[in-house]
Amino acid sequence: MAGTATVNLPIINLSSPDRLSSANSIRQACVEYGFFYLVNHGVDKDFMKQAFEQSAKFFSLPIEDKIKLNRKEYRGYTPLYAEKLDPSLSKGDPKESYYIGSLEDTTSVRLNQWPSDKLLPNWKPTMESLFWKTLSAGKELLSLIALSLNLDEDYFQKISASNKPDAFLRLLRYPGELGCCGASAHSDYGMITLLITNGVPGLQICKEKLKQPQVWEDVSHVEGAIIVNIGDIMERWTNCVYQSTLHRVMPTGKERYSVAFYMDPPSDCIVKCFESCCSESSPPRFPPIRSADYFNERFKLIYGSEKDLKWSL
Ligand SMILES: O=C(O)CCC(=O)C(=O)O
Ligand SMILES: [Fe+2]
Repeated sequence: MAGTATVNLPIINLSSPDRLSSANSIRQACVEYGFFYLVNHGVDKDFMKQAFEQSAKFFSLPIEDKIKLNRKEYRGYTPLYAEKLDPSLSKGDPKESYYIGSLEDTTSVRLNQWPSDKLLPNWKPTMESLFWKTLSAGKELLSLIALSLNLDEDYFQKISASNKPDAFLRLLRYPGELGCCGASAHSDYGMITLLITNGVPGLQICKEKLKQPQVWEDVSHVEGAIIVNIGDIMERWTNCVYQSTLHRVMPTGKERYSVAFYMDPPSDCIVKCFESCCSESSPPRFPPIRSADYFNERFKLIYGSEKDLKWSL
């Protein structure tokens, strides 16, 4: 975008045999940017293209068909302007989305909504496959993140945050209309987000969220790479050693598609600052909190009601 600098995010190779060196690079990236590119992650480019084709098929259905799959139990279709990522704005974001909940546990699987196979043949298997592929990359990445924090490699697995994460796949479409932000400024709430885009620019980050005026930088597209970012609960867990960076999607006049895969700890997980991130000079900044309580507070703010909470109270 004119006048905006492009940030030079680090690239992490998920398949590198030198795991310690990857973990060190992840640490640097998370301390400095809270964002990085992930390559050799197992989700190949042709498959990404197919997934975007299927996603476009859904969003181009007549609104009557989409509304039939309106979001229930946090799964399904969310129309344009229905969500405000920045609660201080008066109007919702110009984007539409579709949420698919975790395919790993049967309760979640039953709650998912799908367009009929007759309406969109091959849609469900494509999205299921996308879910599994991204989940598998996310799990592998969490073991490197654990290593980067001087925790056991299987730390997140042991607390069921990576073997049974509360994972959501979300398909997004930004019509691209000029004027307002496709996704207003926000940080993600969870552990990590894996983001795949169709290459249309627009994503920006603001590295220092407390500094005024805010400085925004463009995140450029790296063909085939997944963009990873740290979420607020990971920031809290790491006692702010890792940053959950403010980001937004600016309109460019072009239609844009993306897929965000959010990985959160399970609802009963107690998130307490890691000892490896605390010291005498840097004591824990947050008290322990149950993951579900934390997310419910956050979701009340964006959707403005209790009926849309992720977990019932
Ligand atoms: O679409 C994008 O590039 C970013 C989406 C995003 O930040 C989000 O859904 O949390
Ligand atoms: Fe985000």
